[in-house]
Amino acid sequence: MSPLYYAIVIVALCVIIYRSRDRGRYPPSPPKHWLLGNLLDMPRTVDWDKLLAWRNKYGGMTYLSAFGRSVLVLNTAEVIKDLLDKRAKNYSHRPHTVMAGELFGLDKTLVFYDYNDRYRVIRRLTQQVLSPEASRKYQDLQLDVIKLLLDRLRVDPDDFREQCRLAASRMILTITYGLDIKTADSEYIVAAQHTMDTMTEAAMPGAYVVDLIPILKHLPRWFPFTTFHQIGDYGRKLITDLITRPYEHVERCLAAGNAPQSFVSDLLSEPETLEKHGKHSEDLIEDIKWTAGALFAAGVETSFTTMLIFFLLMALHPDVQAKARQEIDSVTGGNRVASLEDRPNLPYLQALLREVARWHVVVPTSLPRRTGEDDIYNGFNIPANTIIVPNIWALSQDVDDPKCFNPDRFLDSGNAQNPYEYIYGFGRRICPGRHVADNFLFLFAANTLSFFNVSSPDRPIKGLKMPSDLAFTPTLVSCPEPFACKIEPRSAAHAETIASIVME
Ligand code: HEM
Repeated sequence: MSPLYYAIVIVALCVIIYRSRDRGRYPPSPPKHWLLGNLLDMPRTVDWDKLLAWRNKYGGMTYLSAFGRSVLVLNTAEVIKDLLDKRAKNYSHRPHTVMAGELFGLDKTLVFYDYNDRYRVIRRLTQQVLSPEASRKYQDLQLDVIKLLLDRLRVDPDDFREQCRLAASRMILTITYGLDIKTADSEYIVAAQHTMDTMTEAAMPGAYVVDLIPILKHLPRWFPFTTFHQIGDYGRKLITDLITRPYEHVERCLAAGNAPQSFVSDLLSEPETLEKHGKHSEDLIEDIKWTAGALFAAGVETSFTTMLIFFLLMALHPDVQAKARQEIDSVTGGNRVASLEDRPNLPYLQALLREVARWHVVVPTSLPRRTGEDDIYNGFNIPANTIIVPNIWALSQDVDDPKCFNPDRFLDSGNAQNPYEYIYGFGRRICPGRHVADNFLFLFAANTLSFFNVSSPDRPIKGLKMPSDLAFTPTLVSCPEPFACKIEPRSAAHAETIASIVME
């Protein structure tokens, strides 16, 4: 045998020994298949039991790897803080996804940008126009949307699911583009909804095999059993249409001098903003346009889902509902619309909303992140380009009797962690729409309870599930499956008040 042969054998042995030593230094992981590694464990949909089991079995971190790709699930508040807050620079990137990012074109939006200079500029501007103070300026718009919702619920309560979705869409479209409610309805909402469904599915890490094995994207379009090129083209067209039409509407209004206040008009008409970043920067204009679209994508489904969970829980817990209503009545007299100014006087309602947010977190695995560089944490290797999945679900279950719906746990005597510290994500990428969402959901909850009784029907309606059947979609934004719910004005006088306020 030649010396070269021996040299190759020795090098190969060294590599095997090094790699087997190295393997022990990664965070704990479920048993690996000899060929597929953890491919089958990779989160393609949300599996609540597995998320909890991993936390219980592996502690702070669960590490999955297959074909050179790695996913790290962060299971505790401490690990999340250490990595996403304290090491934010390395942990604030987003994964490069082939389907959602490259093929749909979403890697041009704030939500998908890596943590780079371009991201930081648009993020700063976004925070500016969605700050707590700025968000309060949208109260009147949000109240208009809520009043219309109350009226629609009065007229056609069985259609509550669609009406909640419309209300969330109207709210985001009016805030983002200053569209009046009717224009928002007629021109944009239906198309936008379809786009959202396609995008939500594509954004789930691992939902498409091409994201797990990116080299597949080079397969030719005619290759049998592959549809991702076609789905990509379709998604890209939907999204481009979605962001371009309302944006051009604002441009036309600005040119005519009659643009109402909105996210886009605030940014475009703010000379200082544009001047500071180079007035003619095409990039910045492009970023504003795509970020406006991203607000719709990120804000509608999450808000709508929370509204449904609220109705579901109110139908299941008449005692909690009655207590909250009594508190609201004591503040508003039960005959006027509640506003944000009433919030400090409604502590039970605030606790109730926290418990709604905790009881079924709507984004149970948050939006995934990506590491920019290799890291070592608590002695474990975390390679560059690892996809980071914050296990928000596990955090939400870290309370006494987590399945029990109990707003009291958030009153003074309780010691449960405030869910607003985790449901909106973490660190530098925390949800910038959280103040808008909080305000809207408060106005929604206070006013629906003020004017309606919510209850469970005696028997299934139109084949829909009963609220007690409780089923949720295992998707990035996890929504209750369609359920029946009785929503009735509290009295004839309440119905009249609703009809009169919507005419105002
Ligand atoms: C109940 C309502 C909502 C929930 C639970 C929610 C939750 C989240 C979560 C978990 C993230 C990921 C943060 C991270 O990576 O750490 C996020 C990001 C984001 N959310 Fe929300 N969100 C809600 C409403 C909204 C609304 C109303 C808007 C827009 C007005 C919005 C805009 C965004 C944007 C633009 C991002 C991406 C931020 C970035 O990557 O820098 N969200 N949201």
